[in-house]
Amino acid sequence: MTTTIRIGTRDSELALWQAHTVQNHLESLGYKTTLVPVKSTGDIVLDKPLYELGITGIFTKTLDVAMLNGDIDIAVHSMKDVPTALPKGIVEAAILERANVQDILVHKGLDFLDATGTIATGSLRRQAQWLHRYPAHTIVDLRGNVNTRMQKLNDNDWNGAIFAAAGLERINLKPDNFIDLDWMIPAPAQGAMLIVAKKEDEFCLEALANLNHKSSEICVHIEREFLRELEGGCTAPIGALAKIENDTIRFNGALFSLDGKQKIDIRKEINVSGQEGFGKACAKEILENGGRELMKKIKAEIQ
Ligand SMILES: NCc1[nH]cc(CCC(=O)O)c1CC(=O)O
Repeated sequence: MTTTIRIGTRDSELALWQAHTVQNHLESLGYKTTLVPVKSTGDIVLDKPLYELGITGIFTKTLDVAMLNGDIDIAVHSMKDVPTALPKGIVEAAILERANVQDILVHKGLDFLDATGTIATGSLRRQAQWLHRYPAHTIVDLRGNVNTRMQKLNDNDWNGAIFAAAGLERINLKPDNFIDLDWMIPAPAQGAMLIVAKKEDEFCLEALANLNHKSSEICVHIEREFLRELEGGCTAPIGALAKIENDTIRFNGALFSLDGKQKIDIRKEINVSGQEGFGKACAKEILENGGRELMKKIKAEIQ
């Protein structure tokens, strides 16, 4: 094999760790690879909340362009940052075995929990779920990569900030004080890594097929189908988690109002053999349970 697979990645520590992981997998299979770090708009523009930038796929767009330009062969993404519709000509080539799916709170002491407090997050999903549980608290916006957010938490007098456990574990960041938020429904595909390639690139697609983890793929596809059916191209506070145990898929999904006051959720089980269209069916139930009106309200509030 003489072709070198050019792996495109963002240049944050987390993204580089993820790209290295893919690189190691491919090299151990005998493929030659090289890393191509690319700065993405999501890393550069930091003065506005993500949803205000009005672009979907802010973290992934630059890599999409690089791939379509022929500058890279494959790209490695945190799957939760990838829009549910991929650009024309780009396809999912592999989903790696999913890591820790949960969110955690990094804090400076928990006395504030039953009183008033200030929690930092840039995610509408985390904001809404936090306010649903702690209505007396205040949310402040927090943007940037994991290291930047951790630094800002230290530099400000906030009580805590919310992170994906997988992000901290991957870059080996072990905060002194944190708690698992096992009640918080993660983002669709949280903790999963997606590798994309060009639709006609048979060489790369064949190489990457070796890396795919089937049960992780089934779960994140259900979650993203749920998201796609609900949101219709708008960034809304939506959580979704599917887990497989033996042959049973357990799904928990929810849509929240931005202020956290309203929650429409669903818990459902299905056998793996019947999971075709399951995510969509769960979303339809939410929409029929008041979700359609709530989505309209959220869209009006965000735009
Ligand atoms: N939104 C940024 C982002 N994208 C992926 C991860 C971590 C890894 C993952 O959740 O898959 C993070 C950090 C975070 O949410 O705290």
